[in-house]
Amino acid sequence: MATNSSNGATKQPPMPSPLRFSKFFQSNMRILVTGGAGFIGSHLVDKLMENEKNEVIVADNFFTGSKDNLKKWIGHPRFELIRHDVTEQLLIEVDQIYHLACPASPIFYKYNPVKTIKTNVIGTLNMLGLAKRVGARILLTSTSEVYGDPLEHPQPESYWGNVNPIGVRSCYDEGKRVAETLMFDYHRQHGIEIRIARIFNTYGPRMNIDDGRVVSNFIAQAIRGEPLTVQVPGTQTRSFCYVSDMVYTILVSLLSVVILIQVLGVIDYDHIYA
Ligand SMILES: O=c1ccn([C@@H]2O[C@H](COP(=O)(O)OP(=O)(O)O[C@H]3OC[C@@H](O)[C@H](O)[C@H]3O)[C@@H](O)[C@H]2O)c(=O)[nH]1
Repeated sequence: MATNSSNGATKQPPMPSPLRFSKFFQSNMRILVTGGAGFIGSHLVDKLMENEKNEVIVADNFFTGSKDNLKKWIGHPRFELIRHDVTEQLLIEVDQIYHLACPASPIFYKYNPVKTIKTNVIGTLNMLGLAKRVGARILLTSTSEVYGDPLEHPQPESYWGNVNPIGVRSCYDEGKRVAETLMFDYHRQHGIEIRIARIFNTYGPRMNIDDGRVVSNFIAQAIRGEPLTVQVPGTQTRSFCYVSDMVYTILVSLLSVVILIQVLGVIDYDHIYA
């Protein structure tokens, strides 16, 4: 199930600069990727850079991301890397925004929970402010954690979740829920073109060995010949998604008319285009 963009918009987005339509103006698509030095972000950047019409700007504070993930693009004329924390304003001109910036592994987002919630709330407000100012379409990477400890299995996008507002994961769960609310309110109130991708547990190359998530932990433990640690109660289930499938779906989501989509392990591509 997915939410379609035909509902709810009360106002057209502001027009970009008239220079954008000038025949002398460069026609490249200028794309901002926040968190572009991270695990999923850097794979997304690789894909965007494959298109010669794209100019890619990455904003990252390198808390969990690394310049190493982007080293093949550093110095490329269509690529720019900015050390920037999204909790601060960013005044640039772009056509599209992929807003990924936020630590996603529980051990990292719980390390500084106040910073995590600021990143989700103030960071998303700043990116929406930017989208409004320049008329850019914006995609937020949300999370399966918006369902909290779900009482429905599997969860459709229409399920509202079962979330603890004061738990140790709340900085992330509730932070992303507020971020989603902000996205929809900017859409309804200001006509901003939004997309939300609810990302489930993703794995693949460039995952940090110390990431702490179950797939990387199990692989690292297996390589070291250590026992695999299954945390209590041991009956948890997850839907896993390989990073290239994830990136493909994020890219298609921004271009499609569907506002809200879950990115699970098994991707129904026909459904994305619905
Ligand atoms: O070594 C481990 C690590 C984790 N686990 C368990 O495996 C399950 C998965 O845990 P992970 O740490 O991989 O991460 P989660 O699935 O809870 O959340 C993750 O997936 C969804 C994303 O949107 C989130 O950003 C991300 O944190 C949990 O139930 C956890 O208790 C183990 O049993 N052993």
